[in-house]
Amino acid sequence: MDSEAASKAVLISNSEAWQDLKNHVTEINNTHLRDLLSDEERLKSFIIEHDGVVVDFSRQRATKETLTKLFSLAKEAKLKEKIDKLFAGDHINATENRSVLHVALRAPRDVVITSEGKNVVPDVWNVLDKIKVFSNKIREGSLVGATGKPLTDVVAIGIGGSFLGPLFVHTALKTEPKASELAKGRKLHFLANVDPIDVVRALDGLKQETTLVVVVSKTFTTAETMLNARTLRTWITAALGQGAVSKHMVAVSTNLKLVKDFGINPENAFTFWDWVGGRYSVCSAVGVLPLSIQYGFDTVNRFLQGAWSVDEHFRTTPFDKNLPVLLGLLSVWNVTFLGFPARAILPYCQALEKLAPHIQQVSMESNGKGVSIEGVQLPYETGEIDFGEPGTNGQHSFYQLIHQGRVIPCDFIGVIESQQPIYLKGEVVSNHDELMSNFFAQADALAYGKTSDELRAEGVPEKLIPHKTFKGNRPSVSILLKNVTPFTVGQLLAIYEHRVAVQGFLWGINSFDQWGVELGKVLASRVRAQINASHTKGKAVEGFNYSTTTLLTRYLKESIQVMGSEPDTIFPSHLLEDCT
Ligand SMILES: O=P(O)(O)OC[C@H]1O[C@H](O)[C@H](O)[C@@H](O)[C@@H]1O
Repeated sequence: MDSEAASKAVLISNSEAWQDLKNHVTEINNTHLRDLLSDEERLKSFIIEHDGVVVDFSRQRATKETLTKLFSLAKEAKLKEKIDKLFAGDHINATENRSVLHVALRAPRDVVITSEGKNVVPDVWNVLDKIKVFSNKIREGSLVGATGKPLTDVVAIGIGGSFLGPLFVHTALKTEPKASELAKGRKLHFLANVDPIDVVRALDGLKQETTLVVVVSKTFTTAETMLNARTLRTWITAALGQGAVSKHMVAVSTNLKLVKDFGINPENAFTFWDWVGGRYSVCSAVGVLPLSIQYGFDTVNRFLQGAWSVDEHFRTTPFDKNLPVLLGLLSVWNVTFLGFPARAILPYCQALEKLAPHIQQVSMESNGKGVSIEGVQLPYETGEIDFGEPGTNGQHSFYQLIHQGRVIPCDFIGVIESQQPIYLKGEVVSNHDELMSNFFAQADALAYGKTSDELRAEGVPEKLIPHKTFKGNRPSVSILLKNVTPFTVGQLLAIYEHRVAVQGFLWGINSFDQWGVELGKVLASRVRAQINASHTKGKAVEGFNYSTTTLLTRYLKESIQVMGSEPDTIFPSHLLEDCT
């Protein structure tokens, strides 16, 4: 951006609303959550519900006044207009000149959502209908492999957004009673890492003649995915011959030309569009194809409906009752104004164990930016450091730091009905109650803490009092779901997706590009070229700094001893045994 444009660009941090929030921080810093949690009037407006999802914001370090100030900031940031632009298909991904329309992926057939003047919903449904037909055929065994056997295993190859979302949803549905019944006799496997160890692990126990490989890549150029795709093509053809590719490999991509060039039958290609960002693509064929083969299309359609329920809520609900908006505003409050750069995602539900890794990409790739959407260097940090694990496991691992070390705002996610209830006669509570006791307890432990007076009253020795004191005043959000079903998984996904967008809209950044991942890819190409030149022509390492030259030379010297200087195909032989 030139200096004239830069001077015209008004950063949100120059606004009065921003300054007002900054001034408000001292007041909040002098308030303890113990006091905020005793203000009943405040509590009533801090628990919000939409379509069965209850979100409790009462343990946020915020008052009603804080919210009012955040709403003013939202106005200043033109949040409403930006949300409307998203749904209207405006090119809000300005650096790539694209619409951002993942909401169209879950829109009912009769809804109209346009990009460049064209209603995209019929295109979405054409692909969904094609997936329904295809997945039914695989599931009922009318579409079979090269030797006539049913395709009972699917290996989905993909990385980043072409992996994490589908893995999250698959993990969430695996033990859901109806979904698991529908998946009987089938297995879904993922291959993401280019590490050959991941290949061997993904193929463990699989036979080529009963395996369908789904290559998932928006661009169909991602180095890791394409090498894994070629590796699995070799695995298939070694057993079944070249002709088997068309029966054992299908693709999901926006780049149908490259899919064809790879040798996949274009009829077995399931497309999506450049207005679907990779990390927002689980509701496209990226997730819908493998998940429909595993669980049936109707199950996946309920997942889409759950997401759409939140999309509608997000688009139409006033901000003071709007779950993604409130969550997004409060995250900005925590990160930017209170100065808490991290956030822990803590589901008290094993089925949601892959929520944190998925949201890590959605959030950190979207909002980890250094300049405004106009290209102006930001005087404030954006994004947050997301991490998480299922709650009780985390309690025995990193919660110590959250209780007595740094302040890390937490998302506690609890579920009322377990997918798999267990109760042992004679036990005080059911196994799920035991889990949920922790969900309720942790949020209060963080908020209230424990004072030295309380410890003294319990007779704790004086020298241990500093060690056993909990200052409390540590913020969290509690999200309570009725159950974990395809529908509620869709709701949860959309809540997080829109929350991330709200944060980006407030910070004034482009949450929908990811230029920061490019540099590493370019440098990897140089290293790849060097390794090849050294292996095949004996070329010495050159053009790198001292550090890289030293380690790369060491690596090449020893790896050439393993592979030879003109390597032939190497494939773990046990993967090729007994394959037909
Ligand atoms: O789906 P693909 O084109 O293979 O891309 C896979 C991933 O590649 C890159 O690393 C991007 O940063 C991710 O956003 C993307 O999800």
